[in-house]
Amino acid sequence: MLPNSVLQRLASWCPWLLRDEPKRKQPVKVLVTGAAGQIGYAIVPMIARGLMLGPDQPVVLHMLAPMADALNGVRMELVDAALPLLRGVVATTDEAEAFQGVNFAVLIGGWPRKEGMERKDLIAKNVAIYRSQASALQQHAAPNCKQVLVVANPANTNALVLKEFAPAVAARNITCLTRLDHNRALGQIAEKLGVHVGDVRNAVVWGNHSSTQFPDASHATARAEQWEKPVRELVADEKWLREEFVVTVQQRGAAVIKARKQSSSLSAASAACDHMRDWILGTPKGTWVSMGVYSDGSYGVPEGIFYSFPVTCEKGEWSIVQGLQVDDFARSKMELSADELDEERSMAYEFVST
Ligand SMILES: NC(=O)C1=CN([C@@H]2O[C@H](COP(=O)(O)OP(=O)(O)OC[C@H]3O[C@@H](n4cnc5c(N)ncnc54)[C@H](O)[C@@H]3O)[C@@H](O)[C@H]2O)C=CC1
Ligand SMILES: O=C([O-])CC(=O)C(=O)O
Repeated sequence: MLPNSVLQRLASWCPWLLRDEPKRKQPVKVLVTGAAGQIGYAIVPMIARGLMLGPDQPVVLHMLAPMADALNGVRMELVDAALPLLRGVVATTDEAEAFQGVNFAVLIGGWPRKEGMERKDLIAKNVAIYRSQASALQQHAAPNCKQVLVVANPANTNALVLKEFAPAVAARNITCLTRLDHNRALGQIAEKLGVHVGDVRNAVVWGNHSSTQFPDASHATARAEQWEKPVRELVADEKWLREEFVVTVQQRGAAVIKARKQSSSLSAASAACDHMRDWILGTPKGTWVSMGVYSDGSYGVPEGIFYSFPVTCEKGEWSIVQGLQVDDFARSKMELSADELDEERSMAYEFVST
């Protein structure tokens, strides 16, 4: 290694010699399925700009989709974007090739809902995809592939199908996306209080990524006039917290579909990046986030379903935050969502076993 004084002089003569910081880390392979779709198209540049794995982590993107032409178009655009962290692109319609050696996986491939549908109406179409990709995951992913995120709807039940049909993969390595709901909850609180969203934390989204989810602000805090205070105290409107806030977050996906005629994409891509980044690099001290994880029975939620809990993450592992007070109101909402997940599980098993 050259002494610092020599390095500095070299840098002043030929700055490009030392500019390539990311070279220090080995590239990792990140799989994005459904990469030619709305969310996929939004997320691949985010990953290749370091928003998921950090600004010094080079990546090789593995992109899977059934339409080769559209996928090739995305590949061409990635080349044209001249992204320094992007060290390679595999664009394929073949599952085995797509999953080969991947270190991280973001599974978005599947059909989105249209206006008037519930997310569980997608079960018939989407669970078959997750059954098939489960085999590819356990056969072809790298042995250290410990972070697999399911985004496609119904996200919790697709994650369950993936887990059931990939028995060699530890259940805790598979999660589903409820971070978008979590971020929506923070956004609604910030708007209500007139504070910056970055100053609100520790909302919880319990349950299913569906209209039965329970967005819960009762443990959230916000910084207002220099002090961090309970959101409950700052809002001082229990009716808003139990009714309007809950329904707005529950129905936000449908509201976006009504307005855009297609489902949320940029916010979903951004939330998927947030989810993976916090899982892999850790949650900030004193902050939890919501993730759909395989229930271990915490808070009385039945085992055997993927359920959204408050979690903290450290060194690539999530842990459910324990000990939060759950009152009767919250309990009844949480049970309703668990019941729906139980029903979705039965529907999914019917489809995958026929
Ligand atoms: N969990 C969450 O917070 C959210 C989930 N979603 C869900 O994410 C999924 C994707 O949404 P969009 O990108 O808007 O849909 P999209 O239709 O624009 O893209 C999905 C892509 O997946 C591809 N695909 C279909 N079968 C596939 C397979 N077997 N392997 C790989 N790719 C396959 C399709 O060709 C399509 O290009 C939908 O199921 C949607 O409901 C959407 C928003 C938020
Ligand atoms: O609502 C949908 O179908 C898409 C989605 O999951 C969301 O926006 O949260």
